[in-house]
Amino acid sequence: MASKLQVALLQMDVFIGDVERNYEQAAHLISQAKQEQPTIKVIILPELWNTGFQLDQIKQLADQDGHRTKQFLAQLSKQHDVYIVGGSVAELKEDQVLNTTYVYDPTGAQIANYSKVHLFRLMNEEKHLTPGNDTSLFSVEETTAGSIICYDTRFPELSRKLAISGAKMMFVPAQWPHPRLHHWRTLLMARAIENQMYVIACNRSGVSDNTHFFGHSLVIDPWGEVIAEASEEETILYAEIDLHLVDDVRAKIPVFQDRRPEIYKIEE
Ligand SMILES: NC(=O)CCC(=O)C(=O)O
Repeated sequence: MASKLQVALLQMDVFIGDVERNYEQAAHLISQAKQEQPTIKVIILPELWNTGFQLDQIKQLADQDGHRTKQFLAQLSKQHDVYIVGGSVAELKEDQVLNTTYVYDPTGAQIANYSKVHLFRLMNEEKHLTPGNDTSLFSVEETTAGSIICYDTRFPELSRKLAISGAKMMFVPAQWPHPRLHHWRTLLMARAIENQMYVIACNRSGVSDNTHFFGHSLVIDPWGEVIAEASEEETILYAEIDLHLVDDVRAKIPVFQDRRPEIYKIEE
């Protein structure tokens, strides 16, 4: 099992409602990443990269059963011999729209899907989208990984569940805007420190409807150190993660052995 993994975070600008342009740009950035860093093993995209937050037209714009996105990710992951954590897309399922991540492996096979569990009222998600009800784990080069989406980061129980279920790295596609850069950095660092795992968080850049998305995609190690951080612009952020560090940190401070869930289990 390789302990080192090269990752690329595609911090793309998302053109609200312009689905064609967004697929083109995603394909372009995936090829660019592989060209610039041929050893890349994992690529991650941001949240709702197909449509942006064009929620008033989301039913017309969403990808029916994810067909187009699944074909797109299957083809590109195989062509470039990479895992792709496909950010998230608006997925039309029967009459409902979900905010869904698909994960593909280098053979072009789908290995996970996850729909955002916590909908973000400040951006009216709950009026237009349906929440998911499950968590999701998958394997990257024999290491267990999990993924959540953006606002889910504010709910530490979700990341904790992934860590307890074996995740050593967690992917976080996002569309997180100003003025909450401090929340973004602090919450992601906390999730990495408390769960002693890598956090690989890909935000979008650009402006939609007067909302300024600040980028600052992050790769944080299990000790809570930021090992890579992007600027505000559209860019590709590269990092190398060393999975041995997860075991080292967990051995040094054995948080998972020391937990006392019977004391703080919350009955609601
Ligand atoms: N797209 C989102 O879930 C945004 C979450 C966010 O901005 C926050 O402050 O939380």
